Amino acid sequence: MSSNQAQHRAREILVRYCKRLPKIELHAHLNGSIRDSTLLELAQEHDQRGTISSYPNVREIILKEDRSLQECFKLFDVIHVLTTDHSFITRITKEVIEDFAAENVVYLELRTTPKSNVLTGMTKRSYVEAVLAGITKANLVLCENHQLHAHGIQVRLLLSIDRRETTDQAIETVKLALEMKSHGVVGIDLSGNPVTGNWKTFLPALTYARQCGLPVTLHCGEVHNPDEVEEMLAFHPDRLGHACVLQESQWERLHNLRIPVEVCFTSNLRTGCVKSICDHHFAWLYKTHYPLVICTDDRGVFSTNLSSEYAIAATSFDLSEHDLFELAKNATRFIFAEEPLKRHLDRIFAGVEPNYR
Ligand SMILES: CNc1ncnc2c1ncn2[C@@H]1O[C@H](COP(=O)(O)O)[C@@H](O)[C@H]1O
Ligand SMILES: [Zn+2]
Repeated sequence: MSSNQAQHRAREILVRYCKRLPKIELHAHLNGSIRDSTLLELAQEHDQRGTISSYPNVREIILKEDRSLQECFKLFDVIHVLTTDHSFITRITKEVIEDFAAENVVYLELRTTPKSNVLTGMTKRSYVEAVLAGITKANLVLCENHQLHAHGIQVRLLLSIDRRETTDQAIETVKLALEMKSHGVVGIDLSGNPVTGNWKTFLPALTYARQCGLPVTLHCGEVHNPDEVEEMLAFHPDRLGHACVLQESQWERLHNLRIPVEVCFTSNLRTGCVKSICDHHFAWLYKTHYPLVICTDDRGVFSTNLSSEYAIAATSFDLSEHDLFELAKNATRFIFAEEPLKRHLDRIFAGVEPNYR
């Protein structure tokens, strides 16, 4: 066997191991996680109905491989035009859950921005209801087809505030999240184009969420913006997404705050938030035993999955299979869901631990 073949074989074994590993996904945007095949189908359907003007252009945008951060947001705008129907929202939710379940994700915290659209009669509430219908459908289909792995998949929802929104729209989202708590909504996320808007616009909504006991995660430090990072750290969210571009003093501060960080390798590399995998802050976080969780961000947009992200951690930072198991197991500490579910997940990991020593 040539050394190339041996490397290829080792990589295959690693990816298989990562796929088999029970995993926790805490940072996945619904509209960023759609299968390309589904997006193309939706684009064709819109083309036939005459609701999009240039199918070839849309197809080209969907299939483009490398994207800058700003190109990602252009793609999101296209995706959002394609997913304006309630039935499409339900369908993509179901498929995204099926895809995570197929790679042994045992707990998925899916996040999405509730949207309203006068043309399709969509309100923020009806949008969330369509997502919830997708979760119910996925559970039914997975059970019926016996496609679930031994442990099943538990899904909870975070409602996202987009940085383009107003204070009032953000408060509406938080109120909706509170009303939908008994339906599996467990927290609030602030996301959207990091060069758009001012995060302080959302401070009243985020503070309100916190006062009402809803955990908050913030997209932080995707671009150079030291003042914003400083203010976000002072807010002390329950988790931070990315946290790539921090100043020296802010790394020190973060180290003391111990706010769990959602790490998304492929997303950070593709969008240029991190120059190369060698420069990724995972190395420092991991070495200092900092609380972190490996996630996908947008598995559709970045053509990745959670198993591949674990494999990237192993090959880039020389982690053993057992290290990967520990990372997956520790992620249960950072979920926003209720305590009994946390204990259920702990039992899953305790049960399989002997196989991963
Ligand atoms: C690449 N890094 C990122 N940084 C910031 N926000 C991001 C993001 N990736 C996704 N989103 C946020 O998620 C939305 C798509 O899913 P939903 O329509 O909510 O389901 C995007 O419009 C953006 O607001
Ligand atoms: Zn994100």
